[in-house]
Amino acid sequence: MTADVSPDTSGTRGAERPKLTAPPNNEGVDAAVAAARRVVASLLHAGDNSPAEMAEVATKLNAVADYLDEHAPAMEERMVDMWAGEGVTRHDPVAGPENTIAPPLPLAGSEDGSIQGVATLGMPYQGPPGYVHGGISALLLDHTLGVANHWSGPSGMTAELTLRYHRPTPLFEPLTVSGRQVSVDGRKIRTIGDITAGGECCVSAEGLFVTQHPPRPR
Ligand SMILES: CCCCC/C=C\C/C=C\C/C=C\C/C=C\CCCC(=O)SCCNC(=O)CCNC(=O)[C@H](O)C(C)(C)COP(=O)(O)OP(=O)(O)OC[C@H]1O[C@@H](n2cnc3c(N)ncnc32)[C@H](O)[C@@H]1OP(=O)(O)O
Repeated sequence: MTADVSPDTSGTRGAERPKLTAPPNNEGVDAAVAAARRVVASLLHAGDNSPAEMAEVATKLNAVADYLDEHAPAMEERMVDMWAGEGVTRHDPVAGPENTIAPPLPLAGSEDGSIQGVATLGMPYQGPPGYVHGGISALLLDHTLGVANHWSGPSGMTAELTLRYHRPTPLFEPLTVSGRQVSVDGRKIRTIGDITAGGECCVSAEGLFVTQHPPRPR
C-alpha cells in the first residue's frame, strides 16, 4: 500500500525533528576546511605557473598533509567517531562542514515536509564552459533527496535516481536545491527534487530509495 506523505504540522514532532546541517563546533576545523577549499579553487587558476613554482607548492602542501596524518586517529577509530552521532552531516560530500569537497550545501527543513539549501558553485564543479558538471548536479540531488527522506519519515539507500537536465546549471550563481518525500510503499520510498537558478528549473530528479541502513562502525 502506498501512503502519501503529508506534512506533520501538529507541532509535537517539531521538537524531535532532525537537524539537517551540522552547527559549527570547532572554529579551528572550520577555518582549516575553508583554507583547504581555497587551495582546491586556487590550484585551478594556477595551471600556467612553472613546474619549479608548483613543485614548491607541492612540498608545502605535503608538509601540511604529513602534519595532519601524524596527528590523526587510525581510520577505524575515526569511522566510529564519525558515525557516533547523527552521522552524515559533518563529513558527507555535499553538506559536510568538515569535507573539503563539499560545496557545501547547508540544508534546512520546512514544515511542509520539503527541504532546501542554497549553494554557489565555482570552478571545481565545472562541466561545460561556465556550467555545473552533470554528475555534480546528480550528487547534490541524490544527497538532498536522501536527507528529505530523513526529514519526513523513513530514509534509506538510493536504488534508482532519474534526472532530467532541462537547461545548463550556471556556475557562480546561487542555486537552490530542494527535495521532498512523496510516498512510502513498504520499504520503497519515492522522493523528488530539483535545482533552480534565478527561479528557473535546471535539473529535476525522481528517486527510489529502499529502507536499508548499513551497520555503523563500532
Ligand atoms: C547513506 C544512506 C544511508 C545512511 C543513512 C544513515 C543515517 C540516516 C541519517 C541521515 C540520513 C541523511 C542523509 C542521507 C544522505 C544521503 C543519501 C545518500 C544515498 C546514497 O548515496 S546510498 C548509496 C548508493 N546506493 C547504493 O549503494 C544501494 C546499493 N543497492 C542495495 O544495497 C540494494 O540493491 C537495495 C538496498 C537498494 C535493495 O536491496 P534489498 O535486497 O534490500 O531489497 P530488494 O532487492 O528486495 O528490493 C526491495 C524492493 O525494491 C525494489 N527495487 C530495488 N532496487 C530497485 C531498482 N533499482 N529499481 C526499481 N525497484 C527496485 C525491488 O523490486 C523490491 O520491490 P518489491 O518489494 O515490490 O518487490
